[in-house]
Amino acid sequence: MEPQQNLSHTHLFSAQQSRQIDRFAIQSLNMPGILLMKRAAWHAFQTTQAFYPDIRKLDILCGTGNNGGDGFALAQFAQLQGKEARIWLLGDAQKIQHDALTTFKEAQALGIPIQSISKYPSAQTHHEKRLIIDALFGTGLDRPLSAELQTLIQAINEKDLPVIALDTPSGLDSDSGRILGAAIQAQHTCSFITYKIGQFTLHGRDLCGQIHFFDLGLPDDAYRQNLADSIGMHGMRYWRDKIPKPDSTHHKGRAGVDLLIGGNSQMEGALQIAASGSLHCGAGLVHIYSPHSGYLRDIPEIQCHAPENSDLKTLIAKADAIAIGPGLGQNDWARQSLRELIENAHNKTLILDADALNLLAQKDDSEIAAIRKTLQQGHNEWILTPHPGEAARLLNCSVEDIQNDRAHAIRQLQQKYGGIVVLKGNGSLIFDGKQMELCPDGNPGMAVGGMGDLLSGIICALAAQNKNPFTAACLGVYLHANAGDKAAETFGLAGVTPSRMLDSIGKLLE
Ligand SMILES: NC(=O)C1=CN([C@@H]2O[C@H](COP(=O)(O)OP(=O)(O)OC[C@H]3O[C@@H](n4cnc5c(N)ncnc54)[C@H](OP(=O)(O)O)[C@@H]3O)[C@@H](O)[C@H]2O)[C@@H](O)CC1
Ligand SMILES: Nc1ncnc2c1ncn2[C@@H]1O[C@H](COP(=O)(O)OP(=O)(O)O)[C@@H](O)[C@H]1O
Ligand SMILES: [K+]
Repeated sequence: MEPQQNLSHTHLFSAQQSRQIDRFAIQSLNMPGILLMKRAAWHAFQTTQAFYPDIRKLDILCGTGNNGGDGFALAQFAQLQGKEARIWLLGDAQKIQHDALTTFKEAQALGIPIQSISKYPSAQTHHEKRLIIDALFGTGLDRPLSAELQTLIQAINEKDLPVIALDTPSGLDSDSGRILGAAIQAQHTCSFITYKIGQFTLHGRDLCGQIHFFDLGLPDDAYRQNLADSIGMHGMRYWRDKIPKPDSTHHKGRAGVDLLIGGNSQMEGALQIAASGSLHCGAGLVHIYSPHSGYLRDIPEIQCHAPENSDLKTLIAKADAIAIGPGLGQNDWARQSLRELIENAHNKTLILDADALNLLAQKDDSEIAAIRKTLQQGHNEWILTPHPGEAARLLNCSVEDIQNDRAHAIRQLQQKYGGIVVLKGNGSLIFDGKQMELCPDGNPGMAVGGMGDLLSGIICALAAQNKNPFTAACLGVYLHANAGDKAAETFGLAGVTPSRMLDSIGKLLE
């Protein structure tokens, strides 16, 4: 995904921020709320025509808030274009107010049938195909759905009719991507004014289907005040353009020296994948430090060092960036290597992954504080790359706690451990204590052994070549996810493997 570079297209906002942006546009920029609602409905109607031009009958399921208001307005556009629109109302019509009341009354005046959703046929009784418009709840959904509403939503999902959700699928928490009891499964979602965080994390991507974004004409000024706590989604090109391109004076010393530590017994493959990732990402020199490095002599580009004949301190001194973790294990050698790295690194970027994170998770608060101090005194930066399981160990909580609010979890991780945190998974997040970025790319085919090792190697190579570790982490995550998407295109989801992604990484960097 390569969004355009205006603020609305490159940031994700919470439900509360979305409301503040709406309010700012209406109150400070004098954009009438009703105009925004009509624009939203018009774009959504155009979306119905773009994807389902032949469906004549629209079932528009509306709540009593402004999301329902969008639905009442869409019903009018549909009716005026000769479609058969029916409104199915959830809740008491007396509750409808303001702009939604205006569009409700207009729909009534046009003679559009409005019935209670309790009368909505539970089974498909019509032969002619119908399109469902989900305008039950948008950003105003603020609590779990009752058992009755959950049953209703499940029944809608079981109809097997195409669904276009307005703003966000009803039942999806716009902030976290959680399902609040039950949620509409949409094929398309028309997101208005803001991209919502929950659309790109946890269940959001699956429930939204294809997302179509409409800023409704709001200028950048409407978003600026809410940027502080927003999440960036700048796309791969943005981060790639931040790194200098190699020119003809390029030489291997300038392309960065990587050191990768790991590859303990039975886990040599992990370090091999990480090293291949570094090599394919333009690393000038890749050194590995592993107790079983003999197997890597097959890859002539990699310089292998074993503990019995190499001094780790010397290797650390030569490297620009050092990744520790792929296949590291947790034995004495692993612990000793992590300790030596922390004590001897100066002006380096360290990437901690896998068992290096598990070892870190075993430390108490005072030990963590001491490590952070040592790293700081040595002018080092570290990048921690946990998957949700490792993140749970680092925060001493459950994986569910992490996944239920990933943005909150990454803030807690960064606060506890400092540096830059990459919280991997669907909608990987990158946070340095100030800026947060979400990468919407990648696919479930990437949930395969070795994928995280590849990412460590990629980030290590980029960090060795760049002064800015946050850029290295963001670009690394995007490159990795896009290489995964390319592999999925060629080989199918089941055919995605780290080795099959290597060849596209270099191309994606150009
Ligand atoms: N100018 C603008 O502002 C624009 C806004 N736009 C649109 O407005 C949407 C936001 O509208 P909104 O704030 O009115 O909230 P909305 O999503 O309709 O939900 C509120 C309703 O849901 C109800 N409710 C909540 N949770 C519930 C639960 N668990 N179970 C049951 N009921 C529950 C709640 O009821 P109550 O809490 O009062 O009982 C209330 O009735 C936004 O997503 C976008 O589509 C666009 O038109 C662009 C311009
Ligand atoms: N469903 C998904 N969508 C997008 N990316 C995914 C998905 N599942 C896994 N990934 C990515 O694949 C990588 C898996 O890393 P990790 O769990 O550490 O793997 P391993 O430990 O097997 O090397 C992460 O970068 C993660 O973001
Ligand atoms: K909705």
